[in-house]
Amino acid sequence: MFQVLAADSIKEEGLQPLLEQDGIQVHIGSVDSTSIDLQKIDALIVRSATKVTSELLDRMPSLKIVGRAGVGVDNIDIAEATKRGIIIVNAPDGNTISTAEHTFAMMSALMRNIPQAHASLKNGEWKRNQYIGNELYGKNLGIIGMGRIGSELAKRARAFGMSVKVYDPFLTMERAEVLGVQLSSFDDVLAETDIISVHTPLTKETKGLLNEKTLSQTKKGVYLLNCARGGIIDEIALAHYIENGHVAGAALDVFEVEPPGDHPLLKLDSVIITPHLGASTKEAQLNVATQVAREISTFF
Ligand SMILES: NC(=O)c1ccc[n+]([C@@H]2O[C@H](COP(=O)([O-])OP(=O)(O)OC[C@H]3O[C@@H](n4cnc5c(N)ncnc54)[C@H](O)[C@@H]3O)[C@@H](O)[C@H]2O)c1
Ligand SMILES: O=C(O)CC[C@@H](O)C(=O)O
Repeated sequence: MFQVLAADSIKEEGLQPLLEQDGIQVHIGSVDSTSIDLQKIDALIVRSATKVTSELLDRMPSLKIVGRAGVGVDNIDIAEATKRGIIIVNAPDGNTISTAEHTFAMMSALMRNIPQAHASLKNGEWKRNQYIGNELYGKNLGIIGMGRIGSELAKRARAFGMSVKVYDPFLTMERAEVLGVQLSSFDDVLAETDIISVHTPLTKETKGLLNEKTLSQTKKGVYLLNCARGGIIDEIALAHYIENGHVAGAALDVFEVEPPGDHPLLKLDSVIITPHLGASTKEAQLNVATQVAREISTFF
């Protein structure tokens, strides 16, 4: 029997392609479940919580395939898995719309102080003057990483009357024209936009892309968004630029360490946060679970 472990609260409905196939047994649980014999697991499905490290791979000698129910594979030691002949598959587009919508919601909430005003009113206050915001209309949005999510964000921003400048070394001029965005250099996006949103994967090249030096090149009063991966914006540098008033505010869905614990950014009023919810919709979770389940059933 081919044994599959679905970890990280994978949406069970999406596992249908595996559940309906003879010869496959699906376990719902985690790599720490005492009732599951990791030694016998042939396929592992994860979201972002489980870290597929060489230590975990050591505990799973039968493992042949890892399915990442989502886009980012930075929680999987790909080099180590490849060395052991283990295949990695992901679900690249199942959560694109949800994450772009979440980013747009965070941008709107950030510009209109919605979380702060909500908390204040719930606290019995009525501070209309304290929560004067900014329109999105007419603002210049900078997008770093113009793949699936960046592109969907750009479409929504344009519909709201924003202009969009993008930096992506792999984006062609033709594609930028189709999307109605201005293809720019990294330095131009930093210097000329009012709001910057990062949508790259986390790699050696993108870790700390926005750091002490590059943040100093942004406009005074810039707003920053990270609904991609913790660490693309250096958290210590970001806290520093918010505290000194250069950065007006930030919206973060992701953190270098999740959960972030007692973190300096969480104490700043102009930082709004969600606990890695970009892909957390019923639709996206069904899509990504179904996509990886299909990949694994094909492999089987
Ligand atoms: N918050 C969430 O829940 C959530 C959900 C989905 C994805 N994500 C994250 O968002 C990331 C992007 O997802 P996607 O589906 O748009 O991926 P994608 O691969 O379609 O797009 C990434 C883009 O980044 C570009 N890029 C790579 N290196 C770059 C660099 N150094 N500078 C500028 N651009 C660079 C690529 O050319 C590509 O166009 C994922 O890797 C994942 O980490 C987060
Ligand atoms: O599983 C999740 O909810 C997060 C997914 C997201 O980080 C991704 O990279 O697709």
